[in-house]
Amino acid sequence: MSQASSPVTVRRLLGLARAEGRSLSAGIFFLLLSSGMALVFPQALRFIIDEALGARNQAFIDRAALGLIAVFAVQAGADALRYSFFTNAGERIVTRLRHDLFASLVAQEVAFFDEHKTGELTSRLTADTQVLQHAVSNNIATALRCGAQAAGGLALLLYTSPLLTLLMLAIVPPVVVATVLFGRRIRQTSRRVQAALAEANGVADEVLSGIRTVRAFAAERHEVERYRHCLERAFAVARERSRLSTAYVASTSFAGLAAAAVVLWYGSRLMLRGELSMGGLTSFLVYSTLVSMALSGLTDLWADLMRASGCAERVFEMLDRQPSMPSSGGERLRELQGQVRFQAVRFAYPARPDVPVLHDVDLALQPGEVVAIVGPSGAGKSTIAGLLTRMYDPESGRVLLDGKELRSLDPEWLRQRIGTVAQEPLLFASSIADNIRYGRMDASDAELEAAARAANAHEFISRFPEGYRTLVGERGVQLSGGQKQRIAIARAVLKDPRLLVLDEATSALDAESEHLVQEALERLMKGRTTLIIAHRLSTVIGADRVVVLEGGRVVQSGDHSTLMGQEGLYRRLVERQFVAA
Ligand SMILES: Nc1ncnc2c1ncn2[C@@H]1O[C@H](COP(=O)(O)OP(=O)(O)OP(=O)(O)O)[C@@H](O)[C@H]1O
Repeated sequence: MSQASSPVTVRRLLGLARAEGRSLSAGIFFLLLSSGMALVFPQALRFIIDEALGARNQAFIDRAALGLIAVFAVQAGADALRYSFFTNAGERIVTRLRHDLFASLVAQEVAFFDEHKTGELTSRLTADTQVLQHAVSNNIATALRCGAQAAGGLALLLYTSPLLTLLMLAIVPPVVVATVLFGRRIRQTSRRVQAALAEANGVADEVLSGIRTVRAFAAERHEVERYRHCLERAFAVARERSRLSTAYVASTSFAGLAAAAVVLWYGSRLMLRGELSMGGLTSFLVYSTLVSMALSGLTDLWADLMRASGCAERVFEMLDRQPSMPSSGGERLRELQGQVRFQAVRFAYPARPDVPVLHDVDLALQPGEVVAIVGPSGAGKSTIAGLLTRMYDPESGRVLLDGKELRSLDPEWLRQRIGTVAQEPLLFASSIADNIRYGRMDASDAELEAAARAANAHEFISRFPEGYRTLVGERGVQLSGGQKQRIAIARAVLKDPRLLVLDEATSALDAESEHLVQEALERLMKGRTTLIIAHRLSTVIGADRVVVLEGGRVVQSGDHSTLMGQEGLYRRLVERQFVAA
């Protein structure tokens, strides 16, 4: 983090506030009003002491008291309105910020998510933006109020006694030095606190979403310990930050109070010499307390703003991050035949750039052809599927669709034309209907049902009392494996893609469910170019062609019977793996 980045961040923080200019201006108006009222009080005090008490005038006292009550009433009303305008603006700012940040997050390339834990990212959405909200709303309000009070107070002080005022202002230079010194360190520690909190959040998120595995391994205590460890680390840094803030605030507020003591001392001497009235000294003291309180409020805020600016750096970094793969833009083909070619494709995952996963892979799928990929675990089968759906781009070589390189096509258009059914399909925690509609958001109810029928899902869905409105639970936990697969197939049917990428489930379903899934898949594949990561003998036998992958290389290719006639990996795989299927 460079030192130079700090003013930019503060400016951007204020820039966020600018969007709520109207509310904030209204807030500022009421703020100035209430600050002005606060400055009236010492004048009233001076009046009561010097005029009313001096003249022993009861009516003066009554009038002064009534006037004060009126002033306080206006001040309280203005304060309430100020608070309401500023907090509303703050809420709106943070809402917009969260929205923009989320939009930026979901636009990032898939490789980005290989390297970031979701819990850490959600922590930026919630914890970091919360700190910012405070900074840009209430803090600005308080800063302005303190600033206005300090300025007004100073003007009145100067009017009452220029000499005393200069005496008081002697505290300013040391406070400025402390501000610069502490500010930078507070900002840096704040960034570390938020990072540590995000890490803790990452652990919590991982454990809660994987609670079944944790339970199965009776690892609750271990996980709680892991979380506690992260929290302890966050706490240690937070304590450091709080020590810094405390030292800063304590030293600056001491400076303010010491200045008031000096003013009292010198002012009393002036009064003894008859150069200042009793009321004058009293109001001067009240003003100087007001001013020093306002100044210490400002330093307090500076500490807060530095804290927020530490968070802001993290948020803005994310907000500004340009995905390495755009999510839209590019060519859209008028008509899609569905011919796929991989030409000398080499690939390594960005998270592990030194480990090549695919070496010079050549592969072709003719329109309507069903090609099965087989190979030992880790051979790179899913990686090929990932490249075809353009989750990643090849390091070298090309992936072509109807002769056009995938990179040149509009990713949004492309993904609308590719259907995928994953090994363990992920459903969202909403209704079955919503989950199927994920295939095509504008599908009618009739189309939805037709898709479910084609996927052999309609029957089990109808048996639920809530039918299509049945909620499936987080990630679809309330459905069986076979049911989830059929919902995923219905999604793909609804999408009606030219190209299909299927990852056959390895876990065995019972015979009936297996049959229903299989039948639905066959119906789905009809007339579409299909790449299928095969785990079943029936699939490879039914495929037009089988491609055998080993260590990221295509080692054999041909139909089942041809490959069975050859000495090679395929025959060994079939004998070893598919025999039981
Ligand atoms: N997101 C990722 N980041 C880094 N490396 C990865 C990632 N996904 C997979 N790999 C690595 O790439 C290699 C190929 O993985 P891939 O998932 O393509 O294999 P596969 O043939 O589909 O295996 P399986 O049959 O077990 O699913 C493996 O060595 C794996 O460790």
